[in-house]
Amino acid sequence: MSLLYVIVAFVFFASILIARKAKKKTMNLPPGPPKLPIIGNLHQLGSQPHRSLTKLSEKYGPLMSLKFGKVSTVVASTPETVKDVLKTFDVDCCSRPYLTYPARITYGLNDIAFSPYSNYWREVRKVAVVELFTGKRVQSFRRSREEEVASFVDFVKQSASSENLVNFNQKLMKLSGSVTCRVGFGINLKGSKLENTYEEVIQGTMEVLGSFAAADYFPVIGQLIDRITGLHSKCEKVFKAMDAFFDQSIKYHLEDESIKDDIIALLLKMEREETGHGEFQFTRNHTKGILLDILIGGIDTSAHTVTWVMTHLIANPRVMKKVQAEVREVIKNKDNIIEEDIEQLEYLKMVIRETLRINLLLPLLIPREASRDLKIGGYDIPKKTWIQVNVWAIHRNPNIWKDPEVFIPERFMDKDIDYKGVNFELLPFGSGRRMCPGMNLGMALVHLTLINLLYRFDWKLPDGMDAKDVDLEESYGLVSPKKIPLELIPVITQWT
Ligand code: HEM
Repeated sequence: MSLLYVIVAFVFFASILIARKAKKKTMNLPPGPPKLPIIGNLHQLGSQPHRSLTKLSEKYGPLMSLKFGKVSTVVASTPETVKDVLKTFDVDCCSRPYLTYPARITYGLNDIAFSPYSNYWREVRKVAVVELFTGKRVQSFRRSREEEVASFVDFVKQSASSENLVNFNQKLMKLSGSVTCRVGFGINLKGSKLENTYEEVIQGTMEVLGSFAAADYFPVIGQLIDRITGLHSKCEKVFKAMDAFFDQSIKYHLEDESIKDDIIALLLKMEREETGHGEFQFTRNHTKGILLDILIGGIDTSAHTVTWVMTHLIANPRVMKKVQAEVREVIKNKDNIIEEDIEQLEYLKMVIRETLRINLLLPLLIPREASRDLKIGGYDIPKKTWIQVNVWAIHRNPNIWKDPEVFIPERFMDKDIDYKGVNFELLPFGSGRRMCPGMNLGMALVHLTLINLLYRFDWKLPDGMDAKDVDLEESYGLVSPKKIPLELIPVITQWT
């Protein structure tokens, strides 16, 4: 009798497998490179996946099929295919795949960025957009930004007096970290217990989130590999440190109810159901998950954007001269610099757009997942396929951008193209339902910092270095910062 059960079970599972295989065979998947057993196309990713995928898409097409371990992936690489994913089929392509370590660090996907498309995500994203990232709130954080930028300017002045190098990667992370901690956590980093530890915690978190995680691609054995490489224990270590940081900040808020104007205060209100938004029961883990998004979304992105702008300017003396002349002309009779001055700085706006074109910080955005079987451009995209949007390929496509490797802000003079998610040729913040909700908050700091740096100081490369020696290589992780830190000497001017 038991043998009969075994035979019936065997026939049942075998027929499911055969039916699945037959279905796959009849599917019209997008073209892609041949796959190796077990690893699929993982060996073709290299250390800079956005560049490798761009090369492969030149051969296999704008919608390309690959397999990474067990994960079937489709890569979209032109404005047309990306528009299909982010606009036409946005609702079916806007989920996120389950990623092992982001899931752990976000308290079980209780955040916005890594959470799958679900009632929770819709609810929390709506609240974030109408409460956290509104123009009014961006304005309400203005004072924190102005004070922190002023203190950064003082530091640069001191460096200029002693002709010391300013390490942009490091110092700008400190600046955006201080602003984020004030607006998000109501904490003044300077002099606080966290001043010396937070950088390590943030950096560790970014490293874990940006690392290749075998667990995402190989069931069971992947977990083992991550334990051997140390990724698993590193994740646990940063999770504990981050959790302690959040607990400390929340405790400080609970003890002092007069703090009303920062993001934790708002999230605690949501826990107490005082915001009147939706029916979702918000818990402490949701609060912490969203705080994590604020930290990872707010610190690296703005800091690295400013670093990349300054890198391109120092490598292009003609552009530096022109943009400084504009900034000085517009600001010269004003009492103080404010972020809205950007509205009159047409050339600086072009410089920023050109920088975000050449060095966008998330070259592949954040991976998406198809939530049902789809047909895009005549090809089948089965449910659960990961979808990578290769914005980097679009930004470097010579059919869209003439001389795409060259830094030419003037190219935007006769192009009415902005980065706000409607032009599919320029998508540094993504587009559609998953588009970055923190764009205005991040760019307010980018604008204020740049105007100050360009108005008040001239900039020199270290002795022996020439503009043509400036290194433009990016590294790859969750974001793509400049690989070799930018170090410049500030020079005091009549405007300092
Ligand atoms: C210059 C600054 C910034 C850049 C370049 C940037 C870029 C991006 C990009 C490319 C995405 C992925 C979009 C996608 O997957 O389609 C994203 C998502 C996100 N960003 Fe930003 N970001 C910036 C600033 C910020 C700031 C300041 C915050 C918050 C304080 C923030 C919070 C988020 C969140 C929560 C998401 C996930 C959205 C979702 O999945 O629904 N970002 N950002």
